[in-house]
Amino acid sequence: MAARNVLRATHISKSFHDPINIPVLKNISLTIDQGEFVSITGKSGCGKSTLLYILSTMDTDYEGELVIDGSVMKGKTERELARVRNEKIGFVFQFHYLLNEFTVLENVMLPGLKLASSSEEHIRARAMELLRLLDIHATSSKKARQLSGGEKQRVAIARALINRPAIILCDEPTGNLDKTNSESVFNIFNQLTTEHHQALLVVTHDQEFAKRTHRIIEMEDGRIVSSATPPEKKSLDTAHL
Ligand SMILES: Nc1ncnc2c1ncn2[C@@H]1O[C@H](COP(=O)(O)OP(=O)(O)OP(=O)(O)O)[C@@H](O)[C@H]1O
Repeated sequence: MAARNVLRATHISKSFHDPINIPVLKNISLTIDQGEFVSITGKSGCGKSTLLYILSTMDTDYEGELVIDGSVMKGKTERELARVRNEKIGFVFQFHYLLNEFTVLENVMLPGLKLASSSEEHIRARAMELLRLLDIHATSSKKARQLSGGEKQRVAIARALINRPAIILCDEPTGNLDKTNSESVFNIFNQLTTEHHQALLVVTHDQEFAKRTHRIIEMEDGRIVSSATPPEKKSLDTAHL
């Protein structure tokens, strides 16, 4: 059975007018399937963050089409897009944007409480389940400001997962972390994609990280120049056939 397509971007182009017209994204097309773990790499300034901003629906000033979980984004109001972001997309950014004076549990529950469909008890139970999955349940009643960088990142991942998003978008998720914590984030992402069929798109400068994802999309000067399974990953996959 073919995997479900959770994100489809077709012919995305964008220019900044600063003050002259500067094309930054040039005819980008990509799809992400359920359970796929995809990285986007490329030199500084090639357009990765600009693309992620569009895919996250926060920037609506572009040409082309964006479809998230079967729904076309063009023409939606800001209110409708905010709803898409809360229900369909999980965000993990380099600076965690946790609420420092709230507890870990409250931070993870917060996006869930914005949904009318679940009771608070249900959201609390799911938040605790996620904290256990990420092995940080012991910190649940600590204030976010009391955590280490690695712990904060795991809380940010739990928060991104609370509403069972169709896709998680990550900007440099290991950018601030040491080797041990980066490895732990990689393992969590790998488990989420392989065991829980979560779709994940990660912008990263970390080549070692990218090489172990299912597919690397390489950008150069606003274009996708390759989109392929890394050789390391291919040999790992066939090793246990
Ligand atoms: N608001 C803006 N106005 C004008 N140009 C911009 C604006 N934002 C980004 N750019 C330009 O667009 C290009 C792509 O920027 P972007 O931040 O997407 O690159 P990136 O690949 O994410 O870089 P990095 O790896 O350094 O984060 C760069 O040349 C940048 O200078």
